[in-house]
Amino acid sequence: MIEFQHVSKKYGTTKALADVSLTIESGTIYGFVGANGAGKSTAFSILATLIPVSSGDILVNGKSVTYEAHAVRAMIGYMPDFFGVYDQLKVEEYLDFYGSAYQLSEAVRAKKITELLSLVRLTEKRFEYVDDLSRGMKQRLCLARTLIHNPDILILDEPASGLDPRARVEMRDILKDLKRLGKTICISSHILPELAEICDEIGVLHAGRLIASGNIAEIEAQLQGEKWVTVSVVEDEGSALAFFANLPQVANATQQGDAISFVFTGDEYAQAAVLKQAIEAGIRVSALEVQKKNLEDVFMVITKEVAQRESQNI
Ligand SMILES: Nc1ncnc2c1ncn2[C@@H]1O[C@H](COP(=O)(O)OP(=O)(O)OP(=O)(O)O)[C@@H](O)[C@H]1O
Repeated sequence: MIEFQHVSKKYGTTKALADVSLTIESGTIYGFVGANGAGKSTAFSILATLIPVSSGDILVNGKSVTYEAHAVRAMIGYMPDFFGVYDQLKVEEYLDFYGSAYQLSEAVRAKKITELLSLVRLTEKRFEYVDDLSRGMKQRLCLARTLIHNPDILILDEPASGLDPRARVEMRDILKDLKRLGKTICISSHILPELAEICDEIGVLHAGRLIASGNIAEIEAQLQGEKWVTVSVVEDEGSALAFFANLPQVANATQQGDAISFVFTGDEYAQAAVLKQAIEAGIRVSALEVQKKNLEDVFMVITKEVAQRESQNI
């Protein structure tokens, strides 16, 4: 189990993480999602014991990243978002080098390399130069490297970034295999649907703060009552926007051309009542479109709302 306990991190005056608390259960896949600069890499670097917290702590199976870094390192495998591979080495030599760094015996290394290459679908590349691998293959080789000492916990910072769709699917399949092997996986991405498919839980980071966290099904269920509504009007869009924006069931009302869009909370009857009210108020509605929100929409809405509140200093 991984427990973030009020973790904050400052770089000078930049608050990269602000009071982040969350729990990741063993054997689950937890996804950190957030835009560029949200704090994902900072959270992972702290978890990987590479940089210190400013305050708070992270416990990995009860061990503190601050006070018991060695014990934590033995339990984790960390794949950074940018990594170098030693181009002049062959795939086998590359993994062998890391195995030696972990002081594995030659026999153990040989067995481990065979196992890992099979897991990351690179068996047939064993004797090729790392330099000759595609980006996706290099990414998978790096993943194999993080597994060489058989860690229980994997910290993967944007493992699918820069990969083409096929390579992304391969990476996803490998992560599912790793989960079946009982690994706990922390993964980050700025692409929410990519995480939604494989993660048991996700956390949305925005400007260093954890603004939503939980089981994907739960988060989706919370959204069931909410939908995107777009109302097209034939004239006086300004009054129409003001009318809808003032309704208690409406949030985030915006206007673009003749279309007023907003998030609506309520069932079909509530929708019908609002439409009737609008028409009675003299708004000339020409069309109405309703869309259920998906996770990607939620991510956009949550991060936009937080950004708006911050710019207004609320
Ligand atoms: N070494 C550093 N020195 C100063 N500021 C930093 C440093 N590393 C990160 N930051 C700042 O901290 C904030 C969080 O950065 P971080 O790299 O953790 O975000 P991220 O979510 O991983 O973004 P990305 O997806 O772009 O990697 C940003 O404002 C960033 O500019």
